[in-house]
Amino acid sequence: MPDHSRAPLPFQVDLRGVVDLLSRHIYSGPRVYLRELLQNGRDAVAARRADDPTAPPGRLLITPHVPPSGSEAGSPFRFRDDGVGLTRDEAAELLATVGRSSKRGDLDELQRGDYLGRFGIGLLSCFMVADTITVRSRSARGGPAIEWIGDADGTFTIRELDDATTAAMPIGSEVVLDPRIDGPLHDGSLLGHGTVLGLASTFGRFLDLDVEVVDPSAPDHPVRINVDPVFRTAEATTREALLAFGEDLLGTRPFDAVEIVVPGTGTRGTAFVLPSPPPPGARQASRVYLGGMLLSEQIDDLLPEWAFFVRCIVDTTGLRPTASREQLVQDDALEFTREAIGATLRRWILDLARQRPHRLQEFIGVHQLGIKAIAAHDDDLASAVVRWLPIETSAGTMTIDEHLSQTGVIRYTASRDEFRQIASVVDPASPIVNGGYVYDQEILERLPHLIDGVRVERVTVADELDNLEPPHLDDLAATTALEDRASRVLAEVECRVSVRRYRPDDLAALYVADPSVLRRLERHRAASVAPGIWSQVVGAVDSFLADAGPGGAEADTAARLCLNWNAALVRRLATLDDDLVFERSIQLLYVQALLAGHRPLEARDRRMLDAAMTDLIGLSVGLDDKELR
Ligand SMILES: Nc1ncnc2c1ncn2[C@@H]1O[C@H](COP(=O)(O)OP(=O)(O)OP(=O)(O)O)[C@@H](O)[C@H]1O
Repeated sequence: MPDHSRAPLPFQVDLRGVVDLLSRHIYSGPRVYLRELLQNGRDAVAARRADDPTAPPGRLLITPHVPPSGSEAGSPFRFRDDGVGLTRDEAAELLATVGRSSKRGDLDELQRGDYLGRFGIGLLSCFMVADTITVRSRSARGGPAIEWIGDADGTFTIRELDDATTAAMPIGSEVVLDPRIDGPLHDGSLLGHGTVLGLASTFGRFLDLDVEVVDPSAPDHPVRINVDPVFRTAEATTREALLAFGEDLLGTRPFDAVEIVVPGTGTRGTAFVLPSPPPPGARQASRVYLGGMLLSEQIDDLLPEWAFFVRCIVDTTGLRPTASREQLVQDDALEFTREAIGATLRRWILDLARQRPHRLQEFIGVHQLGIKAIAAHDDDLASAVVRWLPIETSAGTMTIDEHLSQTGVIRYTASRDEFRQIASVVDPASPIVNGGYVYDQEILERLPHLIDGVRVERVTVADELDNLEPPHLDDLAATTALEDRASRVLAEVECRVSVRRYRPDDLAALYVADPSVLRRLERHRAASVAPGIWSQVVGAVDSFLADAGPGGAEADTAARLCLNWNAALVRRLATLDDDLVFERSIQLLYVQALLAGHRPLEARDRRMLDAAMTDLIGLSVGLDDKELR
């Protein structure tokens, strides 16, 4: 026997619970009630015009709430549209069914793209500011006017109005709200004139129908809040008006304004190029309007990641909002739009390179990181802009073009650390480039494909310091003694001392910590003590060990202070009797070499620096050894 007692029952909806869910978890706050009303009014006008293209272009009239004062009675908030209106059946079905919408195409034949609403929850947002919602409406499709009253407790009433009242009512709907003044979210001022005017302007000033707000002090002269969306109609706008709009948006005059048109998703707008680099980690806040109505000022996924040099403002009909109506749904349409905007920005940069190279140079000066990020992956763009990109070289910062005018070979280090170590000893006739900044190495390595006749070579500390020659055999005794004596001074900081000859002559000391350079130092040392054929044998054995990898020739990998035997100061130190002066001078050379190599000073290095400076000052003012120690 079938069990008839198990016939399906409809879900019950606790309206207060739903409103609580909306206000706390979906909407950003009660102020969105006005956005939802604007949207319903605008959609109702669109629906009426879809039925009857000769219908009026549409007008939304908002009369803010006036609180009672003294003996004067107050008046409720009213929102009027001259849209399609609602019949009794439509009101009963659409207004009181949570999740029911006439705009998804499941209830009538109209195209979804014409409407902003779709979820069937918008009207409920009015319960965040009022306990009852009254809708009086006269349908353009005929029949008596109706009055629907919904209560926050989850009940509603509906009645048809008599013929005289119907005849006196214009086609369209009026929503009436009495402010709710109890509870944490409620404040009559949300429906008052100041707030209403501000909200209507924030959300609806670019809507394509008149939006008017009544000022209670001049009720017969409602204020029209619409503003021309200059950002959306770039070709019909003067450039000056567009830049002035951008200045208003950014708080500073934009560097340029780039027109955005993505017909596939009905998206139009402007990307304003920022006149200064955005703070690191700043979000890409785009402002997005949906059919002229503000969706959000903080959309962060409309632009490609690299496009942090613009602030975008667009109006769209083809991108879909999430239920909160404050974000965009991550779908193919959004990805398509993002790619199209990226292509537009690339084209703008390429045009700048072709038509206004000086302006491009200025732009790169401001946004070099953004440009390098694109150039690192994009050959077309890279070949257009690469010459103007700034690079750091051992002869100063310059553009790639300036550097190439001095040399056809670009020699670069892969890290900043290596660059700093090499820059002080490099031959000025053949400067090196610091490839250690973000994207620089990728861009430098692609230069031969981008510019004809350019060669690129990576250099390492080991290659550059290969010209560290051992002292002549005649000086061996003096330099070995100097090495031993100075190494004892630096034992406390675990640094050994080697003496070599290198350029420039006035550079007295170099700090070396690179293992491959340390190996070479060892090799030279062996070569200098083993003359003739033995030096070749030792060299061969050494390079064999070096090739053997870790643990091979790395018997001694302590950091090294490499003193320059070409420097007069170092030769003088080798003959110095005064132990205190010797000690302090070596210590200072050590710290100086650390600083020149941009190495951090550890606590023990700083202690050494303090003591050495104090003593050298003492010595120079005539204190003797005893007074100092
Ligand atoms: N001013 C109005 N004139 C005519 N019909 C209206 C009006 N306001 C609401 N409606 C009808 O009531 C339905 C429900 O409205 P509601 O605001 O709850 O949802 P929606 O606008 O469809 O979707 P969303 O939740 O995305 O705003 C609408 O689909 C529409 O058919």
